[in-house]
Amino acid sequence: MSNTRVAVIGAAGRMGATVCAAVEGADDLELVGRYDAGDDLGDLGGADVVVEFTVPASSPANVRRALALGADVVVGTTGWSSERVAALEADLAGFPGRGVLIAPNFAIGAILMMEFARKAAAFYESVEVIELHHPNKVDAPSGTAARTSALIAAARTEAGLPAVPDATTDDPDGARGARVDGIPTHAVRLRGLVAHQEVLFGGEGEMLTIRHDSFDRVCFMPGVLTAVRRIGDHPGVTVGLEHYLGL
Ligand SMILES: NC(=O)C1=CN([C@@H]2O[C@H](COP(=O)(O)OP(=O)(O)OC[C@H]3O[C@@H](n4cnc5c(N)ncnc54)[C@H](O)[C@@H]3O)[C@@H](O)[C@H]2O)C=CC1
Ligand SMILES: O=C(O)C1=N[C@H](C(=O)O)C[C@H](O)C1
Repeated sequence: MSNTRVAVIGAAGRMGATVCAAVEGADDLELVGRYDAGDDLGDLGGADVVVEFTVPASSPANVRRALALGADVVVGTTGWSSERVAALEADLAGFPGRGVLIAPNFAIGAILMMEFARKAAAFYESVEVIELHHPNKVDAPSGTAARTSALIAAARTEAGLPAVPDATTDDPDGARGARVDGIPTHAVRLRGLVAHQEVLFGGEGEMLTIRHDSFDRVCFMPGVLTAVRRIGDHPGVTVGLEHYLGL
């Protein structure tokens, strides 16, 4: 069987460069193109699979370009709101058989953290999500935090839970953070960090903390390579690598 040809968009970035090295180190994959801002994407090297790690504003156009060239697309870039996903799903009707995976986080521990948080959500009156990242990150809250809060909110609604208790009436500077689907969601930016998240659940007399830490971007690579290898079996738009992992 021939190797899967892979092109990377955002190849000069922190994630893109790490993905290029991981693809080059895999015996069953061939790196056929590296593209970054300002590059002509051309035919994307004839890639079977395009991996996209750029910025939220550029990601949808890059995905559509890759689909038009006949590639499946593994997307790590954040900022894919439900409206963006719906527009992509409509577009994908024009590319039968093609697959797009949008994964807010490829680290196995982060995927499990979201799954555990979803399971815990129905059992606690209070919950807050705190994400902590390196200060070069351009978006807040992180894609992982936004998805975690959305999953928790959906689970709370399904369980019939009311809004989280919060007596705050005076908060002129937004000290209580953002609300994602009603869930308080906080972003910390600190030199020295990579990517970290805590989900705090509170009930009468107890607290459950679920925490994940990414210390090095290599932690995302097994997930990215799994996505590249399995995307051919997943036509259509999939949000979250958990759907490729049987979770
Ligand atoms: N899903 C996941 O597991 C992870 C997702 N991310 C996300 O990946 C994205 C990239 O993160 P980093 O690599 O840390 O950022 P970065 O800033 O280091 O890299 C982004 C790269 O994209 C390039 N770029 C910008 N616009 C472009 C365009 N139109 N075409 C081609 N290249 C373009 C930039 O020049 C830069 O080299 C962010 O959205 C981040 O949140 C980051 C880590 C893990
Ligand atoms: O920008 C980052 O670094 C990361 N971005 C993703 C996100 O926004 O959730 C994944 C991880 O947190 C690292």
